[in-house]
Amino acid sequence: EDTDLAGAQKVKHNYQSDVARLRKIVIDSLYSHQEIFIRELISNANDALEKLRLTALTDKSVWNGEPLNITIKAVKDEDGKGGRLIISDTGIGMSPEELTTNLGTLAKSGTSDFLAKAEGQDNTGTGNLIGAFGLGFYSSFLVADRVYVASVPPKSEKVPSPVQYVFSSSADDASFEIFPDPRGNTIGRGTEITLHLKPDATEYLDTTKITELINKHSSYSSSFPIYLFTQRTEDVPDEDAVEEPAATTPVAEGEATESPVDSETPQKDEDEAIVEDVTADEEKKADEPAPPKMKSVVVDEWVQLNAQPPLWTRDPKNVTTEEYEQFYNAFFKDFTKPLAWHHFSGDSGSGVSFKAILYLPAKIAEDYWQQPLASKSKDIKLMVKRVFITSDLGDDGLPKWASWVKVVVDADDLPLNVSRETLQSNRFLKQLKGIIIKRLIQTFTKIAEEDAEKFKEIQETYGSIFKLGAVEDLKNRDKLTSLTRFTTTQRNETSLDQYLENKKKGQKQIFYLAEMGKKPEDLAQSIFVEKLHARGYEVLLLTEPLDEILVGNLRQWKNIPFQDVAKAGLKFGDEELDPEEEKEQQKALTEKFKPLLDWLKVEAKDVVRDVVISNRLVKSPCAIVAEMGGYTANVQKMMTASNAKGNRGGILHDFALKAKSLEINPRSPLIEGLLRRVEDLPADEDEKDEEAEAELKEIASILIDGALVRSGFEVPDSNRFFSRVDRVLRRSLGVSETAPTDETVKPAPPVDPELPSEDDEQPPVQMPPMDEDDGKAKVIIPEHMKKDVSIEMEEIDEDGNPVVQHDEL
Ligand SMILES: Nc1ncnc2c1ncn2[C@@H]1O[C@H](COP(=O)(O)OP(=O)(O)OP(=O)(O)O)[C@@H](O)[C@H]1O
Repeated sequence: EDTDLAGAQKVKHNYQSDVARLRKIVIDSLYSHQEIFIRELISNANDALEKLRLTALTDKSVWNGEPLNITIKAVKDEDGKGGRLIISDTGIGMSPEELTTNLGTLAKSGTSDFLAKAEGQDNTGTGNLIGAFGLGFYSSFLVADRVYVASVPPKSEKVPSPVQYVFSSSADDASFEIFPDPRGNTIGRGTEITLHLKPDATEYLDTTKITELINKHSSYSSSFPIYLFTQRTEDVPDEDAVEEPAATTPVAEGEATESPVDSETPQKDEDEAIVEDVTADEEKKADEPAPPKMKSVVVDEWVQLNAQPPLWTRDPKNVTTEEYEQFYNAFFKDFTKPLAWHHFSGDSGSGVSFKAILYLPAKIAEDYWQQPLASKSKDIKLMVKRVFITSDLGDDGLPKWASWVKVVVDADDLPLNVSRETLQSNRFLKQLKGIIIKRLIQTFTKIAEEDAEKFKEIQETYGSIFKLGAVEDLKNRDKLTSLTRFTTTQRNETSLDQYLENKKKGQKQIFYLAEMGKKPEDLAQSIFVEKLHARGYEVLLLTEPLDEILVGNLRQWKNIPFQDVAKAGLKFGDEELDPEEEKEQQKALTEKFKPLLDWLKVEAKDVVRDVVISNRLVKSPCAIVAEMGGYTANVQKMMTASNAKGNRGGILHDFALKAKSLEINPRSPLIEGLLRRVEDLPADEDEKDEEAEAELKEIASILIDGALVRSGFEVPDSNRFFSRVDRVLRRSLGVSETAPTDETVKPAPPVDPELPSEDDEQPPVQMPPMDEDDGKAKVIIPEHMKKDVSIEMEEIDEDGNPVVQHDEL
């Protein structure tokens, strides 16, 4: 072909730098995944066919109903060594400009970032790479030294006689060429990709191999028929041979001029019909007299590889798990295993019946969580009578929480020529959203009820989604809330219903403690839960960003309000069970501690509004509790973070900041001791013991600051806090509180601007000690880091290659 094309007017282009990088990554790192090229090319061909059909809805001139298909043909070189693989489609094709931009540049945003990441990963992330990023056309270079793409767009009113152009590039060129195809318009319409296979990729000339690959990766990639050119030898009686129309067709020269021939069953579906009259030559032969004996003939056949009806139209009983997974991979171009799926059919109520499969991907795309509220559903593939129509549901898209779901819906009773525009006003589309959401929630609920193991996996990926959904989707709030799970002081993965089943007699609140980003087990140590936990009450530990938002939105579950245990208003609920005794006790305590309470109110007036006897503490001496309208430590942290720049809030903010109380634990010896000391202070102004009072004030301020810290707040001035602690320590050690520390230091030597000269001897680099010298290099990891860090090393030879060979990935 090279020589054929030598005379053509070739225009040389450089690849956009991102393309060069992507090609390099593909070639370098996917070596052991060579075979994916076929899946990528078939997927592109399918897209091109879909585009043509969609264009034809508005511009009839581009297609008059002749067959739409994908064909694959392997052609061995005469020397039997190498060969070409030719993949063609009768789709939308490309103009020379499109060949240049589509194949020479990368349009995707974020590609550069992605490439940088992939390059940095040093080939280890390539499993990811395949899934996360359609490698598309460039995967051709995994198997081909040189690739030709001949393409011609459809005839249209605008371009009545389009010219067939060729894109040509070799695997290690930094450039590609574009030129008019010297063979003329051999394709008619569409694209023909010719791969000159590398010496190590000739296995792809084997039709059995290709069939196997298509079955594995691509049997669901295309709703259009995929035909493979095959030849088989058949022994036929010579007299029969004359009647056998498909037999003895010579292998045509110049594969580009061939059209696929359907020698098998005639197709019923006009879209899928492959027709070409092949009989002319054979019929002539049939007229020739033939000797009546057997002879071997080579039979050419175009065999359809994806003859199965589309998966969604089949009876779920007869579809295997593997088939569902393969379909998902091919159809949604996500090459990870889906977590679960639901195959259903139904009636929209507006007279449209449909079949659908809904899939839960194993992973939500990373960018979803960056801006969940800006996400749009893009994987609802709407088909009409098996023909892809759109995946853009416009304003009828799903709620944001569910925008990641992947669904194929095939409606039978919509007109095939519905355009996207008329669809927008179609009732079915409006109903579709509701149908999908309903089925989606059903799918989750069913798993929650029937498959605990699976639901654990679901929680990992979708736990936060349920919470987001319960906040966003009022209509489905209860169902989605039922799917949420929380860690509590007593167990993991607890639903709110399970929590309520475990509530104690009289308990009229759902207790929770929230601190974003903290580990549940650390949160469980909080002083706010100590008494609840000690008494056997369960407390939800909310550590995820969405938890507190959800609870704030729900306010109650099954008519039981949520109660932040770090806030005022906490009631165990059994107070009424022994009201008299409790009240008496509280009264007596308040009486007893009144001097301390009064004294502390003055001492703590800058931090809190009130000092009270606590009913929530067991071991700790005191705590800072937010009042109803006040900020908890968690909220205060978030406020501080978001207020860092502006100075919003004003009076309300100040109010909320100070809306706290200091609660003291009357059973703590420390508090008892403090009470005694306060009581001992001489009441009379004249007898005032300044020193004793100052000392007590200091203790009080340490206590208050300590309470702040224990309760998750920040200490206003940590320097002051620690110098107080210092003084108290000195006192307890019997050291003078006022004795100054010797602060004299040795001053630095005089200025010396001279730089060290090159031949100054450098101190030898200290090598870390080795346990036993086995001659091998080691990395010493400090003891305290060993649990966090592990390093594996591989031996390399002088050329830098690993001594022990392992898989590329
Ligand atoms: N067989 C084809 N017919 C028409 N256009 C094609 C064909 N193959 C590729 N193209 C065009 O070239 C572009 C680039 O193809 P490539 O496979 O690199 O990426 P993609 O298909 O857009 O993305 P991805 O493979 O990630 O889905 C396509 O978007 C399409 O416009």
